[in-house]
Amino acid sequence: MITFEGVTKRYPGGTVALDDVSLDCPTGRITVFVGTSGGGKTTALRAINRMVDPTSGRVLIDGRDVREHKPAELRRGMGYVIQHAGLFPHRTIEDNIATVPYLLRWSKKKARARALELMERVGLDASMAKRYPFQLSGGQQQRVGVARALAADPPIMLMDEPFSAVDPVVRAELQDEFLRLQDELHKTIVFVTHDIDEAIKLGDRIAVFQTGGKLVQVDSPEHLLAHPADDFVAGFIGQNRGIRTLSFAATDELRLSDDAVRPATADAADLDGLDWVLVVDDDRRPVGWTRPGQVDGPLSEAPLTPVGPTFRVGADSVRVALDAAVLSPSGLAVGVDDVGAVVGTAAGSDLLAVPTHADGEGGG
Ligand SMILES: Nc1ncnc2c1ncn2[C@@H]1O[C@H](COP(=O)(O)OP(=O)(O)OP(=O)(O)O)[C@@H](O)[C@H]1O
Repeated sequence: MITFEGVTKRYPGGTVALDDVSLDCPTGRITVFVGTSGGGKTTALRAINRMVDPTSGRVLIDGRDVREHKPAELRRGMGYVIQHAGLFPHRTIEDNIATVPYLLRWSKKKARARALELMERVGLDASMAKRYPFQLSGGQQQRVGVARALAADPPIMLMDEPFSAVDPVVRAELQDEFLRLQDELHKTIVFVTHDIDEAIKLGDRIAVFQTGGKLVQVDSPEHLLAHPADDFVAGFIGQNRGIRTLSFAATDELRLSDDAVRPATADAADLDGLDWVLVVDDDRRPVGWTRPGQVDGPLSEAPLTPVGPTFRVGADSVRVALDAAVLSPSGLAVGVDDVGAVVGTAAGSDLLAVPTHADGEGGG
């Protein structure tokens, strides 16, 4: 656990970057520092590895003041990833990744083997090992940055806007892989971003900083969205927070209807009272939508409108299901199981009736 105890940082010239900040970053979890520019997020992150020493207050790791450690020794126990990756331009990818193992005087062979193992872990092809950073895309460079930070298997990872410099599609990929990696590794992670969506997606806990270095709220993403502490936090979260709350509502308890689902062998004459019909194949996989009256005889001969996006029951959130309903030609979201077979359909109004659990336990 990383603990901030009444931490204040006043820079020469008088800027108060952190104002009496107290918070816990639990072991094995992702704590995200988010907030307006100049809110002190980076300063707070750097107080953990002693790149910044507080004017007053303390930062503790598992109860021990970070000032009891020499900075170099402290930093070897913490991976550090920054925007634009910060790779050494004249070192190959494998040597970049092996930076800390070399500092720890591992043999070249062991350090390079570790680099290759990590390249695979973060989704980089081994053929890139001998390349130089300029020969990689921005997204690939960020992966190298993450691999380098993980090289000596530090228990703590400090990440300062690691995915901000890449386009939204690559960013989403990096975020997904980062979450997958964390599922395996269970590092204690402190992650700085100014992007509230990124914070909500990645954070187990979110700490919101306001200009002047004030910590205004520390909470689980669900609770933050449902109960912003004040107008600043509500404004920062933005106008879509109601919809975002649905990202935390599970679809496994949804009551899905089978009424509009028919096999391709069903007769078109038999569709009384239905607006739209979802035609499924022998394995109940969705084939397309059709409307009654478009054909006589079996539905296999009816003209079909593409199914559009579906949602995986249990695995996807109500937000994903609602998206599927809005984009569906019938207005009905199609829920499928693990192998893509149709479980049933739900209208947007059914989806909105699902409790979001936002009023339950907060993480704060
Ligand atoms: N070395 C420094 N000397 C003087 N002032 C500094 C120094 N580093 C940061 N500051 C000031 O401290 C305040 C907090 O900066 P910090 O970088 O921690 O904020 P931030 O929340 O990370 O912002 P951003 O999202 O823009 O990176 C800012 O007003 C900044 O100008």
